[in-house]
Parts: sequence; C-alpha cells; structure tokens
Amino acid sequence: MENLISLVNKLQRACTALGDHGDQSALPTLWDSLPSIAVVGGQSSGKSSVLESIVGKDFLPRGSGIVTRRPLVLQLHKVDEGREYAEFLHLPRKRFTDFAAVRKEISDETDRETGRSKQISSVPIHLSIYSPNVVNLTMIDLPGLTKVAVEGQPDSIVQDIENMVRSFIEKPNCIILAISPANQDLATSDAIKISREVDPKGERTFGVLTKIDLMDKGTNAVDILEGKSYKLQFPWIGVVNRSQADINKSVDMIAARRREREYFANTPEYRHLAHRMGSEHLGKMLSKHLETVIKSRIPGLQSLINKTIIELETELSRLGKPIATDAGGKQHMVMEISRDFDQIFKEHLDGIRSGGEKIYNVFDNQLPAALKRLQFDRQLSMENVRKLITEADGYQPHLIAPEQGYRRLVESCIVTIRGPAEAAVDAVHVILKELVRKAISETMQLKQFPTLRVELSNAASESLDRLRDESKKSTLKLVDMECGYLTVDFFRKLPQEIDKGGNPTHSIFDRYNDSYLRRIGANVLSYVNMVCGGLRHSIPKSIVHLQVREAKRSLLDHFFAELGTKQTQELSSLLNEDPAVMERRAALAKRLELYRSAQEEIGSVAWS
Ligand SMILES: Nc1nc2c(ncn2[C@@H]2O[C@H](COP(=O)(O)OP(=O)(O)OP(=O)(O)O)[C@@H](O)[C@H]2O)c(=O)[nH]1
Repeated sequence: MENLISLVNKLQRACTALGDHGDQSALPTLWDSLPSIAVVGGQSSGKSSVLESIVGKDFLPRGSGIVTRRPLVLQLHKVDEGREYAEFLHLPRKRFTDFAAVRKEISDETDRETGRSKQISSVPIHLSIYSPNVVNLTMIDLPGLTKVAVEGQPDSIVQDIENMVRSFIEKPNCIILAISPANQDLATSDAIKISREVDPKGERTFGVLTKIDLMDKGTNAVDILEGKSYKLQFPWIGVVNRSQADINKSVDMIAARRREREYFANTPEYRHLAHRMGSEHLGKMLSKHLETVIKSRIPGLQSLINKTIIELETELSRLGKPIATDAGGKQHMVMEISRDFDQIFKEHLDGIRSGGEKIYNVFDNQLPAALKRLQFDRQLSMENVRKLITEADGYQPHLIAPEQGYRRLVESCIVTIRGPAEAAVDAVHVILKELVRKAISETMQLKQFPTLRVELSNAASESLDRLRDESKKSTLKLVDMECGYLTVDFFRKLPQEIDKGGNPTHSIFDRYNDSYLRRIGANVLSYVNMVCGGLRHSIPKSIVHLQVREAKRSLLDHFFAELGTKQTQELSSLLNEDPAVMERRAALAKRLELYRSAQEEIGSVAWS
C-alpha cells in the first residue's frame, strides 16, 4: 500500500520538475488530479509546529508576523534505513543533513522570490525529506490567514493570502488540514471558516486542535475533540506542540512527542481520547487516509491520463516537429520536408494520388485534335501549289517531277505542326505546375514553415520552367527534322505520270493544269498526314522523357544543391515559424513527457 503514496509523491515531483503546478495555464494539469494535503489556519495557529511534529524535525522558519510567505510542498519519504536528509527541487543533487540549513534555505528561497519585503508569492517551494522516522505523505504548508496587514505590507495582503489559500483548498482532490488553536474560540477560527466555504459537508476536512495545553484553567477541548462543537466527517485530533519557550530551549522533537503522549494519557479529561490524539497519530491517520483516497482515484486517474495523452499527441502532431538548433539538423529537416513534398508530387504522377491522368488526356485528346485541326487548305490550294512550284523551278522548269516544289510544299505544311507541338508542351507544363501546387498543400510539415513553402514552390516552379524550355526545344526539333529530311520511299512509291498512261511529251504549259496540281497537292497532303501520324506518337514520347520523367527525377536538384551552401542563418529563416507555436510545442512536449511517465508509474502500481 505504501507504494501508492510514493507513487503520488513521484508524480507530484515529476509535475513540479516539468512545470505543472496546477496553476492556471492553457495546458492540462495533472497536479490538480493528484490528492494532496494542505495545511491551513490563522497566523500563529501552529501550522508549522504541526508539520514539524509529523516530520519529527525542526526545519521550518520561525519568527513573528508572516513567516510562511510561499506555499511549501513538503514530501515525506519513508526510507528503510540510513541518515535523514532533505532535498530541494530548486537545488537538485544537494543533500541537506543539517536541518537548520534547510530552515535557512526555505527562508532564503522565499526572499529570492518575494524580495526581502513581506510580500507573498504563490510559487511553491518543493522540499523532500527522506527519513526512516516519517510516514509517506505530501503536505502543503500555506501562509497563515491574517486579519490585518502589518507595517511594510500592502493592505491587499489579507485578501491575497485568503485567495491563495482558497485556490489550493478549493480543488476537490485537496485534503484540508484545518488548524485551530484551542485557546481561541472555535467560532473565530480562520481555518474552519475557509474550509467550510469550500467543503461545507466536511468530507475532506481534518480538524486539528493545537495549543490545548494553553487553554484557560477550568476549560477543556473535550466537546470539540468529540465532534460535539463542530462536526466533521473525520474525528478531530488534538495536538500539543512545543511552546515558544521549548523551542528557545531547543527541546528536541523526540522529547516533545513523548511529552505530548504523556499529556493526553495523564490528563483526566483526555485520557479516554488519548489513543487518537497527538501528532504521531495524526501523521499515521493522514497517511492511511491518503492511501484510501489514492486507491479510489487510480482508475479515474488512469483514464484521465490516457485521454490527455491522446489530446496532447494530437495537438503536437498538428503543430509539427520541433526545429533542430544546429545547421546540420536544420539542413536535414529541410531535406526531409522537401523529400516528403517530392514524394507526394511523384505520387500524383504515378497515379497514387489524382492529377497525373490529365497528362495522358493531352496526348490522347488535345494533341490529336489540334493536329486534326491543321487542314493545310491554305498551303495546298491550287494557287499556292502553282506558285510554290513555279517559284521553286526558277528560270528552269522541272523536267520530270517538281522536286523542289514538293519540298517547299511539304515544308510549308509541316512547319505548322510546331503550333500543336508547342501547345502540348505548354499544356503538360500547366498540369505539372498544378501538381506542384497540390503537393505543396498536401505536405503537412510545410504548413508549419511558410517561408520554406514559398521557397520550395518557387524552386519547383523554376525547375518546371527549365524543363518546359528543354522539352519545347527538343519537341520542335522533332518537327524541324521532319522538314529537314523527307522520307524518300514515300515519293519513290508514288505512281508516275507515265505509269498512268500519261503522255510524257506534254508541253510544259500542259503540265501546270489543274489535275496535275491537284495530284501534287494530294501527294503532299498524304505525305504530311503520314508525318502527323508519326509526330502524334513521338511528341508525347519527347514530352514524357524531357518534362515528366525529368520532373520526377530532378525537380528539386537545384534546390538541394543550393541548400548545401546555405549558412545557419539562411537555414533558420527557411524554417521560420511563429514563436508562439514554438513555445506551445515545447510546453506540450514537456506536459506529454509528464503524462507518459505518469502513465507508466500508475500502470506498474495498478498491476502490482
Ligand atoms: N504551548 C504550545 N505552543 C504552541 C503550540 N502550537 C504552536 N505553539 C506555538 O505557537 C507559535 C506559533 O506556532 P507556529 O507553528 O509557528 O504557527 P504557524 O501557524 O505556523 O505560524 P505562521 O506560519 O507564522 O502563520 C510558536 O511559538 C509555537 O511554539 C502548542 O500546541 N502548544
């Protein structure tokens, strides 16, 4: 059972180390879900004395006025053997074996936060005590409630202390140790007043009556201790702490405890209650109660932790990975994100994502339709055929066939194919750009880095422009090649005039008759159609080879080459992100670490 309390101790320590004090922040808090015991009471009611009695050590600052000015989270760890020692969370690895030094450090640490003025602060001091003589407990000592500000204190201090105390004890997981001095009327007890406000049924309030030994002669606290004056769910516990005179005389704790036991055992009014009085009993009882509370809370705590982990992970993944601080790490990160983008771009082309199919549509529909639209009517009109042939003949008319005329006619037709060829290159370019845009917006990590997003998009776009230019050059070359060298076989296989029974001795004037010119036009058209048929297949090949496959292969080559030369500062500006996002991510990561370790700790205890 003891490991239940040490579990909560561990979790509370982890909370503090990772910045979860249960204070108001935009992060989920584990601290508030863990049971704790807060000691409340009026000034000088004996809070510190009760704490010291439970610990069995002198370690708290003493003096007049407000001594406790910051919450002190005190964790008691029972160890099997060895020397007692204390450790502060703000001084890790420093072991205090001298408890007078602990007292001084509490005082100094209080002053460090509040200055030497008598101000208060809600930032807790965390102190752990390891001893064979303590029970496992976590308790929070709070500043004493006061009614008036003393010199040097602002008037608001009365309300400030009350608010701070309330903020701790109003949490449903807080067990309230309400300290009231027996030498004052219970009706005026600050502890009872404030605990009743937050726990009207007294379900989590333990009433502790101090200074019983200082009560007026002839009066006693039996009615209170028997729960007749003010009823709480748990029985009242009376304690007799050391008086100021005892402290001055350095009466040690062991002696003080023995005297306390004797006091209750030997005072006739309290003898019947002696078995449930005293600080030792108080410590044990609190420890037992805490165990019960923790046990009942474990299932709820587990499900809360699991739920919070999922929430934190979801938000963290939405915010993206944290940025490396060194140049190498930054470069690696930019490369990784860029590769993610490149991969998505390729997936669009390869059909894993949509969009690549539009390229085939260019080859299968747009290009053939554009080629078809080239009617060559103008080039092959009777007048034009006649004009080109006679021009090509020059001063010496052709003898058998108008060789040069044919060439000029073919060339004048084929040259018009450059238009559809160029248009196909441009159409594919537009599609590739659209795919880059899509891939950029689908690369999750890029949402985090607007500058990198722009740079990457520009680099990809420039690459595509370069590829378009290359592709255009080569594709047009294909067309130009068709102009540069005609397929001789086609013309050789053409039926000659003579074969058709024509008269080869026709005069030159007869040769330019309509049917002769029409036949030449038809021959040229049939040749050009054959060329179009070939280009319809070779233009897509050229485009795919130089634009599509090359984009897949080397879209970011230039970008990566330049990346290698970038200095840390340039890399940092590439990975510029909103500082608020960075802060939030760091805070979330810390909180997630806390919840994960809590999940592990609770898991192991719950199973055992
Ligand atoms: N005789 C006697 N004196 C006590 C008892 N409890 C506390 N005192 C004395 O009362 C004075 C105040 O006790 P503290 O324990 O310092 O009270 P506190 O509530 O912690 O005080 P602040 O932190 O200043 O609010 C000290 O001089 C104690 O010695 C008690 O049960 N009997």
